[in-house]
Amino acid sequence: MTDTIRANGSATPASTKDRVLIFDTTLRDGEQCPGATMTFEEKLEIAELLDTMGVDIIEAGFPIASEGDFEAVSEIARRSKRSTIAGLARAITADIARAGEAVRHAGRPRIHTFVSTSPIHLEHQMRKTQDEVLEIITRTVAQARNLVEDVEWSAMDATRTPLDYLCRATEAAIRAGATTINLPDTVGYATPDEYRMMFASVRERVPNADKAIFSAHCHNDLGLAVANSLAAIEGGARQVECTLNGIGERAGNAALEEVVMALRVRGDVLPYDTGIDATMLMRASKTVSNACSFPVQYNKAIVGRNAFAHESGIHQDGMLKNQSTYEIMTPASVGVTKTSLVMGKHSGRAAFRSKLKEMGYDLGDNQLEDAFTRFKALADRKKHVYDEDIEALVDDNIATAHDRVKLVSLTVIAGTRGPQRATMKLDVEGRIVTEEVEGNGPIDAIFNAIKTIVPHEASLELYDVHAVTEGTDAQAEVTVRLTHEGFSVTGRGADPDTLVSSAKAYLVALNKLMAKGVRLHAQAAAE
Ligand SMILES: CC(=O)SCCNC(=O)CCNC(=O)[C@H](O)C(C)(C)COP(=O)(O)OP(=O)(O)OC[C@H]1O[C@@H](n2cnc3c(N)ncnc32)[C@H](O)[C@@H]1OP(=O)(O)O
Ligand SMILES: CC(C)C(=O)C(=O)O
Repeated sequence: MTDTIRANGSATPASTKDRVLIFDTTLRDGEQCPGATMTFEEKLEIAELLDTMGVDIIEAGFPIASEGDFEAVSEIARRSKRSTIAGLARAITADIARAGEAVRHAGRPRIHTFVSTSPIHLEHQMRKTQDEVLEIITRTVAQARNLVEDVEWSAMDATRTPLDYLCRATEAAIRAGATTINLPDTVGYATPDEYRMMFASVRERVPNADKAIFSAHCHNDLGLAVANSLAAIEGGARQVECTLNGIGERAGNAALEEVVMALRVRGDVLPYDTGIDATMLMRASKTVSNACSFPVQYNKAIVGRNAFAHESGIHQDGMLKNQSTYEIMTPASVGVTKTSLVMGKHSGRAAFRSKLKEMGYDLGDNQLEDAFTRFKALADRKKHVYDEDIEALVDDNIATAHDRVKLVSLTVIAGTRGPQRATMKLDVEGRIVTEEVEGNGPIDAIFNAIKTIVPHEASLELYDVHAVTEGTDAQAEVTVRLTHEGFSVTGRGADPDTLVSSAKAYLVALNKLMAKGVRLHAQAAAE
């Protein structure tokens, strides 16, 4: 039966694909990344999430490392429901005993023991010969196997180990009882082809290879961790070791969410299943990020905040027509609420119109065109254009559509050496009038200039400024209330320049007064 994977990432239910086990080491290798230490409670919370989302093996810690690690591994083992719980141990009797003690409470306990196999490590770190290490492997794997049925053995620095010796070490580990053989790219050195070939060769050359499951564990020093993990699967690995958000020693490990979604989305060329409920990925990523105070980079695949955000007009237009134009999986398939079309300088009319509709505005073609021009001008000056910015400029736009007095330009000289001076150019019903006026402060100068061009007796009841959006380039929204002859009107103006928004707000209020038929000198001036 052919199993299909749809582009939105959902697998057909009856799968006949090979199963790849997901071994999560967020709590062990992940915690090894500088600054990522997690508390006991945070580890329990993460382990519970991993168990619920279908992680096959949770490496809960390195029990000999500290009393805290031992306690965390023991408690996670006690609370585990479906997942196998692994504890890491060096090829040292005391480490293995401690790991065995910590995981024994689990329904499915595993001891994961490791030793170096590469010449560099043997010479400089272990200071042992190859034969001595072979003897250590046989002894320590057997010790672990006496404690638990499920023993994983890792050849630390496998990718810098001569193939012959790697095969001999693997054979010895399986003979001593290892049920999983992990061949890590400890220093992130391998390329995908090399890593795939290494698995294929070891599995072919080691006589008892079929007695163990082979596992990949990749570091990201060259940014190849996920690619190498997928290559390992093609070489015969059926367990992938990874971490949420790809955290881990140095540049980190293969990211669980990327491995899982690569297998899900590209099932056509990688026909393998995992047991992961991918809709929990976003939540799990956030939990880990919060626990270790490690922000997720914006453009991180799958769980970065831009992973389902589109800013450019052409992409947004495509997305509005059909999501498959620019998304290879749905946000829902990884637990992200929705795609976002971010309004910015690269956005086009299609997205702008859709955004306005979503915000409840129904503008005619001319108004829309006008608002779009102003939006582009704003987006050129401002890094983030929020909904509130758009709201402010559209309100401003609607209000000014029938204005009799319009702002043409404004220049203000302000600073410590007063008096402040405003040079204002207004379009008064088609007539351009310019005045340069002083004031007690820049706002006073601006309002005096308006009064000079459009004489009136309305009094200023309220002047209020607030930032509509965040940052030093935030839109300033100014509210002005004018009263005259019992009429009270409010005008709002928005602009990144507070002085310009003040002038706009005043003029909106003044135009409203005129629209109400209030007799101002302005009408006389304009006539
Ligand atoms: C590739 C990896 O991610 S491996 C896991 C790395 N993770 C960690 O190291 C985190 C936890 N580690 C620790 O808390 C400490 O390093 C401990 C408790 C394990 C050991 O602490 P110490 O006894 O003080 O040793 P220290 O860390 O200084 O040195 C490591 C020792 O282990 C030896 N060693 C390293 N790996 C192995 C191994 N797989 N099997 C046996 N011995 C090993 C080293 O040769 C060195 O031995 P030496 O002191 O005789 O030279
Ligand atoms: C302990 C082993 C699996 C490891 O973390 C590595 O080699 O990177």
